[in-house]
Amino acid sequence: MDATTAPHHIPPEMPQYGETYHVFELMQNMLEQLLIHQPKDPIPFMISHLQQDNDNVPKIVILGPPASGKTTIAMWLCKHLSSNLVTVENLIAREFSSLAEVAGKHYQKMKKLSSTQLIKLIQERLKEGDCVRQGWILDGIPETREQALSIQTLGITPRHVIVLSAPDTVLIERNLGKRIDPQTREIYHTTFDWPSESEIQNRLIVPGGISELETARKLLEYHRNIIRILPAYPKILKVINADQPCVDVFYQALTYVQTNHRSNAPFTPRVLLCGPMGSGKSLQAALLAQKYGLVNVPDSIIMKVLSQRLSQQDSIQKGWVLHGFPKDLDQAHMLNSLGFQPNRVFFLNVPFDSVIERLTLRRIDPVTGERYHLMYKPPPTVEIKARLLQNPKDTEEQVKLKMDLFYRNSLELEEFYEHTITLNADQDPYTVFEYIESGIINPLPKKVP
Ligand SMILES: Nc1ncnc2c1ncn2[C@@H]1O[C@H](COP(=O)(O)OP(=O)(O)OP(=O)(O)O)[C@@H](O)[C@H]1O
Ligand SMILES: Nc1nc2c(ncn2[C@@H]2O[C@H](COP(=O)(O)OP(=O)(O)O)[C@@H](O)[C@H]2O)c(=O)[nH]1
Repeated sequence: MDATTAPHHIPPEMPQYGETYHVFELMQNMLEQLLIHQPKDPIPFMISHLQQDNDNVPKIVILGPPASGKTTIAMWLCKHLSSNLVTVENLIAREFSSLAEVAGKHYQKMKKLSSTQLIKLIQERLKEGDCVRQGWILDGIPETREQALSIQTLGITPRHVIVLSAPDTVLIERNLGKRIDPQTREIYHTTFDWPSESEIQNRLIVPGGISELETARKLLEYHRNIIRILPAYPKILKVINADQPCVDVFYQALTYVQTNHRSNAPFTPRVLLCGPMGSGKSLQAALLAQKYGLVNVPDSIIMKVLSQRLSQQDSIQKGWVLHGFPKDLDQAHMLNSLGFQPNRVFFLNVPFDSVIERLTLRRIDPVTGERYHLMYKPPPTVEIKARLLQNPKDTEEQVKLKMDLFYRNSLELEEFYEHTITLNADQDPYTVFEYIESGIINPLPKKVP
């Protein structure tokens, strides 16, 4: 095949670079903003967008019925993420904003803002430096579907939307105990969240609008609107049960906002399956290769051949699954030095006894070459059973030797690879496969500090 007809050689570093620097997501976010804002001159717009570098700052919307804990959770998230809380109250209280001044007067009279006023205030606020640099958390905004769509049209797109949910009866009861610190605007509760300092206790005030009747009215309005708002956020929504302790709600919310959504960036899996012999690496590798067309790279291939195999077009375009190699830190370093970084590393955990059971009962029929397992796949006839042979490496003594070696090396391997996923491989192969599949398809979770 001459050079003109040879398939284009994609160097392995190319897709790895794209993944490492999230190039696809970077371009996708910039294109989204370009199409929304349609600047007369796209070049300076793109330069300033890229210089802002704020694709990954918090952009969170927290919705929920009255007394569900939106403001409580939003405040805690803001503190933890050093981001900016945006509520109707603090929007109209902003100084040096004529918009806020006019809206504040309107709010005093009508006890609520028009959608136009609210959207303009949000647009003005989210353009301010602190929101650009540190992100924002909208508390109870948008209130209607129209507001949700108007905000999106302005290019204000949240990355995570949390919807708190709890039975109306719980919320009506809960709201009665709501108290506010007029100095810090912190929220407390007579039963669930009472301040320890007596100085704060003494200055707490009972906020307006928390009577049973008023909460019931707000609940009716919320239920009418929320079912029309949710379809505006199809893939970035998480409903959290708010009828549980605040701290539990908070940690579920924090974990969610720290996960990356599956982006539609082209993703080439480079999978490494680690585990003791008999943990199912070969079987899982075969299933992954079969379902996703990954190149199945058994551990018998040595480094040189391995390097050639992982550099071939199918490995680069389809990805690969490596199992049983690297077995130790030196081999892991060698693999890295050749420029092959796995982007998913799984450790298949199986109790020692299960490994012994899986391996020492394996047999092979010397006549047909068929593989049997005295427990899971017994030979069909006494005659075949009589002639079965056991591989010398499957004797209990050999297996124990290899297990010791594996456990000695696996800790170093787990430390070597930054994100490893450990799973219980002592169950049926297809359940194990589903765990591995989901670990490959979903973005790796960020570690909660
Ligand atoms: N998970 C929870 N369990 C018990 N009490 C809670 C919980 N979350 C919040 N609270 C208490 O319920 C009351 C209402 O909380 P918060 O003001 O945060 O709710 P909200 O959704 O912002 O309400 P609203 O929309 O009416 O402003 C407060 O007294 C708060 O301390
Ligand atoms: N019960 C069970 N047996 C498995 C599983 N995966 C593999 N096995 C069996 O365990 C033995 C070793 O599997 P293999 O994939 O070769 O393990 P490896 O040494 O880690 O590559 C084989 O007899 C498999 O049929 C599993 O998930 N569950």
